[in-house]
Amino acid sequence: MTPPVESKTVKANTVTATTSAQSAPAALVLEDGRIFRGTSYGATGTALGEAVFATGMTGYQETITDPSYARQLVVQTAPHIGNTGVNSEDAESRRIWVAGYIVRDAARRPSNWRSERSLDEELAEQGIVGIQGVDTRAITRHLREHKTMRAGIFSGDAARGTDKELLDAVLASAPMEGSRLAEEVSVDEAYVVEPKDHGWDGEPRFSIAAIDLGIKAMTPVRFAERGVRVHVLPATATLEDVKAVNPDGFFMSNGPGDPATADTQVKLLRSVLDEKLPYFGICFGNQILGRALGFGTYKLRYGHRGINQPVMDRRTGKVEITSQNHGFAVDAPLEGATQAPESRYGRVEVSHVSLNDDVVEGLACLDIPAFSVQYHPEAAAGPHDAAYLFDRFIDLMEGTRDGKNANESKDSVDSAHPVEGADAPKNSDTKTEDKK
Ligand SMILES: NC(=O)CC[C@H](N)C(=O)O
Repeated sequence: MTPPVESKTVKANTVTATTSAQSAPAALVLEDGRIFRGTSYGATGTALGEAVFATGMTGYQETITDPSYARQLVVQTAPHIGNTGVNSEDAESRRIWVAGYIVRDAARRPSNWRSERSLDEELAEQGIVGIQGVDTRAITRHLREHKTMRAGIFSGDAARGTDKELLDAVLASAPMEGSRLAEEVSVDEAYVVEPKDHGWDGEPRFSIAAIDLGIKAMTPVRFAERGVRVHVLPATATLEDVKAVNPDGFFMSNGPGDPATADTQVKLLRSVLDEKLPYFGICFGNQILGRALGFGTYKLRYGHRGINQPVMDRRTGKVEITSQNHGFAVDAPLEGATQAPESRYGRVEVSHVSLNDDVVEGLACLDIPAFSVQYHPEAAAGPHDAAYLFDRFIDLMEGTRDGKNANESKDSVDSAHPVEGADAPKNSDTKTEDKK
């Protein structure tokens, strides 16, 4: 499903030429001077951005069309990419958003009953510069050890410069820290996703306002399937725009860029929380809730990107395998209920935590009806373990409609009973990720 909105100019994409020429020489140049040489894939030209790796074995079409990847050069750790081609159903937005694409072996021809065209053709048509034939394991290990960094893919004529010229172009590009990108990928006009178009038989049970900060198409669909009408609003929406659709709940989506730049959205969320509207946030929406509650955010060493990321729901002790794509995280204390000194929203606890590195993966407010997760329960691509979160939000709206805070009636983390044998999350001091 693709939102009914035409492409608009994208300042984040740095493509300079768009001719497909598979055998043209290409180079991936990292900010620290390391260079990997291969051949072109998709469009030829120059692509500048942050080099990051994604560990999904499947779902490349969903990955490249996820707006949260804007201004990033994505390295796929899966060695064969493009085997199932590209179709009209799996795109998560109206276009490809990765700024550049890095693969080891590109499929020579796609083979799948749903395939409509090759990934190479699609990349070329949309002007996305890629590189193939590079050692993606070596690139991934390098980024893991030296942190994600700025990089450039140069192919065709653009690859003819000296190493120094190419590196200078990389060093002149903008870093991800401090980048404000959500407004660039968001829609210009509001639109509505109706339950009846997604298998719901009957009147909508609730309606919500969902701020598109780079929303993935499956997110409103997951609400609609459950009988929730979704008013998707642009990233620049105001409290008046939200109130105008008379919502039962408020949602903020995933999105690209540094959450420290999202002041407009933090302000909007605070004003919505003041109205006592139930809130659910995904990914960027989790970071914005963290900031609205008075916590900071920081850049991870190399982030979490893939569809095999283990997370513990600390209320139930259950572990879920999740889909993730984030390079920043909320800096909140892991243990117990806390309240940042300047917060007017009461207590909050870390509801979900990454089992790989103890990064905060979810927040639950205890005194207001609001919660959020850092990962992707819409599962496109990815496992469906976290689908219960959409139901949790519906419960919260139901509880609020019934005049009580549904969050209050649930056990807090302190009184949760983790499943036997599951490791308790470690203290945040043991984080392997660097803080800003
Ligand atoms: N998928 C997202 O919403 C990512 C949020 C933010 N841009 C980050 O990198 O952490």
